[in-house]
Amino acid sequence: MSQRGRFITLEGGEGVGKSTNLQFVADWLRAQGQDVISTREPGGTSRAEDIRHLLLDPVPDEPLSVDTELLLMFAARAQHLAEKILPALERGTWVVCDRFTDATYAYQGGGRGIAFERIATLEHFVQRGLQPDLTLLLDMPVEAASHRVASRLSHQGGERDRFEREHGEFFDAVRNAYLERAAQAPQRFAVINAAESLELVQVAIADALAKRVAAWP
Ligand SMILES: Nc1ncnc2c1ncn2[C@@H]1O[C@H](COP(=O)(O)OP(=O)(O)OP(=O)(O)O)[C@@H](O)[C@H]1O
Ligand SMILES: Cc1cn([C@H]2C[C@H](O)[C@@H](COP(=O)(O)O)O2)c(=O)[nH]c1=O
Repeated sequence: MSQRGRFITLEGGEGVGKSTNLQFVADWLRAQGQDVISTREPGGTSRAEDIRHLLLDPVPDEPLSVDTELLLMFAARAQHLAEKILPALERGTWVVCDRFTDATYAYQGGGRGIAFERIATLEHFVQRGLQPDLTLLLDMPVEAASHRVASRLSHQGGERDRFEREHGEFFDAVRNAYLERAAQAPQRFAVINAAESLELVQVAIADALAKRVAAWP
């Protein structure tokens, strides 16, 4: 697959600061002269955002099966790749994405208990070898991150989505799966201590970007 732009993802559990830092990463890259778009998963295109709604909407008396959840994640991803991510990379634009397939391994694998091999089958089918060039994993203890989510909800309003209604054990399993993936691919991942102040988190992100981006041809 020809790929001229670079693909950078932000990952981590709920409330660790991915959305807050997405713009920071995009701006840092623009300051280096790159053409950049930022996007998110599930979602990023009109049809994929429709699928996001199906995934996040809490309908308590109509549970989503774990396989349906997994397939919808990849359906949204297939649309996002075809319509937005691949065309951008092919024209030389860098793509910064709030969550991608590591989230599937963490949430549907670690959290829901789906075998990683089954996820890998769909990953190969949908992505045909495409992997992020760099993944910034924002990591912090689940309990502290849940306070941030609660504070955000109390200030901005809104209801907890279907995932935000999960329990602490689910999010511990998500965090462990993320850390396991980072340990397995240290050349792709940079693990950032997200429990620090925003200023220190952004120093660490800028440092990781400077080191990794400078090493790319
Ligand atoms: N380093 C930080 N220190 C303190 N508060 C922070 C920090 N980073 C982000 N926040 C705040 O924590 C809350 C959650 O941040 P944000 O929405 O960016 O997280 P997120 O990882 O995108 O969450 P979600 O996965 O739920 O969408 C926000 O209110 C944000 O302002
Ligand atoms: C890509 C992806 C996402 N999820 C979950 C993780 C979050 O709870 C929501 C997305 O909402 P947020 O605003 O980014 O927090 O979806 C998932 O379970 N699997 C995935 O592949």
